[in-house]
Amino acid sequence: MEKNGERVGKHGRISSDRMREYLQLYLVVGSVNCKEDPVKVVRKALEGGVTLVQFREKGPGSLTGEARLELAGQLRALCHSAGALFIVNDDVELALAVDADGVHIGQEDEAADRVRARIGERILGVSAITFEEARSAIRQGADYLGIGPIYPTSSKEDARAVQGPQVLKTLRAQGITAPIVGIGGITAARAAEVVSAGADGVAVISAITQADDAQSAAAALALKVIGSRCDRVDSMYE
Ligand SMILES: Cc1ncc(COP(=O)(O)OP(=O)(O)O)c(N)n1
Ligand SMILES: Cc1ncsc1CCOP(=O)(O)O
Ligand SMILES: [Mg+2]
Repeated sequence: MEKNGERVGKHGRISSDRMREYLQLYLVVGSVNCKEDPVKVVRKALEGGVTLVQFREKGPGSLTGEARLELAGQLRALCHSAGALFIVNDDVELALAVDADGVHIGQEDEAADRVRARIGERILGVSAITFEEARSAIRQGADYLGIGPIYPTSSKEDARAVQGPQVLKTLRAQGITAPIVGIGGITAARAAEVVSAGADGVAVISAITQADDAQSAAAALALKVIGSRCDRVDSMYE
């Protein structure tokens, strides 16, 4: 995407500072998560302040083939016209086919170093919980870490054990300085706690896709994240 005339991934790896900015309000979305047309949901969410969209088209009833490719292309175009990043979950081939800004993978997916080799300088996000997973992901070329589930979630059947915000404090205390987004059961009421614990932003599915109004749901989350990032900076000068 273009930001100050610079396309992510075409001029070297994204810096950690820019990555942290884009992680502030991270929407994970697939057609099965949406009560209405996913294009409409994502458009409203971007209007509300979403900074990064992950296309996670998986599970029963999800789109395949041409329909999947077409939706990915539409969402990528929407994100870029709003100044947001577009990342594909799990599927490196799809990410390359639609010229996405990056890929997100977990501990059960293709190895991070292999994905890094396939995607060049595009963004690589890796899910982690433990210090070893986090350190190994960074060594293998991750640009950010997705940490969770922080709270109970009904959006991922095979989610790992609920970690609580403490996992973020622990990783930071152990010296993990990489950009981090918290995920799993995060709502506007919980967003500040996640950022205060050490995340640079919050990733959500249901808090936006299941809301009656995706734009105001995104705006409420954005407000909480920005507020608590400011509080964190203020406390550094106290
Ligand atoms: C931002 C973010 N963090 C974690 C995940 C989970 O990834 P993974 O463990 O690979 O599970 P699936 O999403 O592939 O089912 C994520 N998608 N995004
Ligand atoms: C993809 C994923 N990875 C860990 S929890 C989760 C689901 C998050 O969804 P929700 O925000 O609805 O809890
Ligand atoms: Mg995965």
